Amino acid sequence: MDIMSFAYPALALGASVLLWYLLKEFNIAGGHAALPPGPPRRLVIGNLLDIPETSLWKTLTNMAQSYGDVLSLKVFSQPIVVLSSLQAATDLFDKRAAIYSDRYTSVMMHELCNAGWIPTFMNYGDRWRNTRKIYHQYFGPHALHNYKSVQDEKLRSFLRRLRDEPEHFNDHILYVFGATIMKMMYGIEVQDSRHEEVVTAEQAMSKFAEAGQPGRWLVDMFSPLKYVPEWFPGAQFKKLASLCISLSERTRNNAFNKAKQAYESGHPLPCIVTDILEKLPDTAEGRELEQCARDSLGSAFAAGSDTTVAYVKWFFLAMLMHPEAQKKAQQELDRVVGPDRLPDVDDRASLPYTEAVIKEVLRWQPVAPLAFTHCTAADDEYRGYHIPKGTIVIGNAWSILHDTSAYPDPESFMPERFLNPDGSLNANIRDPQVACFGFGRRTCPGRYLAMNSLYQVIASVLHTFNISPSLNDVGRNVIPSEVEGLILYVILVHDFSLIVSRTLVIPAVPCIMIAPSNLVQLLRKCLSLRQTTYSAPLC
Ligand code: HEM
Repeated sequence: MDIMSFAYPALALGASVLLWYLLKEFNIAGGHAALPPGPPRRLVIGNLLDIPETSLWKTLTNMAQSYGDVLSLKVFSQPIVVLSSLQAATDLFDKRAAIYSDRYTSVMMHELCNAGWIPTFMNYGDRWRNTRKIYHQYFGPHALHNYKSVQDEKLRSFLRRLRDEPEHFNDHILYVFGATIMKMMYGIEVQDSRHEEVVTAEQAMSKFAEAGQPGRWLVDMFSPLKYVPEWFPGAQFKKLASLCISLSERTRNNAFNKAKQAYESGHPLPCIVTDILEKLPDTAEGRELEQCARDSLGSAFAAGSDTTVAYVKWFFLAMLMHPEAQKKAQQELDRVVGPDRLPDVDDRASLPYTEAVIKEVLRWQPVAPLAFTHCTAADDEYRGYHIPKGTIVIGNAWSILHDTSAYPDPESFMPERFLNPDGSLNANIRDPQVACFGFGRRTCPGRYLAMNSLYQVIASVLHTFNISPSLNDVGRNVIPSEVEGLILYVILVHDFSLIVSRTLVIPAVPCIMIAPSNLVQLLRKCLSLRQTTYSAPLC
């Protein structure tokens, strides 16, 4: 058969596909308004090369200066919209929550790793609503007083550990959150960060973080690859997926089953699982609720530990670099609490400076600078732009918390920005909680517990320890001058006046939560803890 009889139809088909692609990509056919403005796109890959591997939030904040607070990118055919102002985030995440509360579903995470049970990745719907109800019931503001004795016990143990082995401060920070939440939820006694349940949850977190890296897996672009068997050369993603499934099943069920067995054997542990089981009806609905409880609790440690712990580390660094702020908070604690007891929740309203320090830590280094990506459940139009169904929507918490109109000189650590001249809290200053816990209906349901834990740890550490630079071999202070990405510099200076307080940047998994791994190394080199005049025993 004549070759041209194939070539002409093939050329015609190719030209039609190209025409369709151009019409679609550049919206030449009209119909919809255009996507919000953004950097120019390359053919096929779109803005892929505009997305850096680290410090994505900074790149997006800079892009917002050129393209505005609602900008768009496209990676291959996936539209991404970035909201860099509180106004835009409120307009879409809060006021149009029915459209902007879904999550992006990827083949790797949802189909292969079975991440759909984890509330953070769950699609918007009834199952997700039920898990939020459980969070509200057990981690809402009204529930927290139930855990006071557990929190006090673990906090004192944490302070004793800091006093006895200050060089292991990182383990102690991990311990205080892990031990508290595991006892609250499952009645489990965690002695240290090597406890079986804690280790499994941490391994699960790290494997899911690897599996969840956007754009890393070919199977997300070409879904038939999901049928490739695990033994097939190059199919490591399938092995990773199997590992994620087995780790997440253990995280979800092991501790829950132990608490359930104790309950069923007539020796219930005082914990959330026992309370849930006591109230469950023996019906299909009851079984569904039990499953939701497993999901909610099984993810709480993972969702809350890295984030809370990371903020405690930033707090230590802030105090190390700003001794004047530390001193003011300690003077306030001495005045209000005195040397004979630890600060408790009832003191909080009388400690505005300490509260301002906590707010400034949350604002200065948001540990989830791009919160967690949302996804649109339907087509929408905003400010005349088209935002199609399936768009990934990023709330840029970093730019909202470093917005110069709300926070002059945003890179500086200045608790005073939250205070009136008379030292009381200024209610007109934007509370960092509007962005550091995410947005709209997906806002972090653990934020009350997190704020409560941060307050207790920060106020108690300030009350019992002086955080100061360690001394080098010749007796001089070791001060951190700069942390940039993964590179760490530590310089030796004579006194605090030489400290250059530069922007601290931490490595990012794009669009996912981050924790500053290099911060620990920095603190290890620079941190020294000495007890204050606090005189009561820590037992
Ligand atoms: C300082 C500590 C914490 C920070 C900074 C933080 C931050 C966040 C952020 C940014 C999100 C995403 C919100 C969004 O999608 O817009 C989130 C979601 C979530 N957080 Fe937290 N979180 C913290 C502590 C906790 C704790 C202690 C728990 C559990 C007790 C928790 C449980 C969750 C859950 C389950 C979600 C998913 C919510 C959903 O998708 O509906 N978090 N958190």
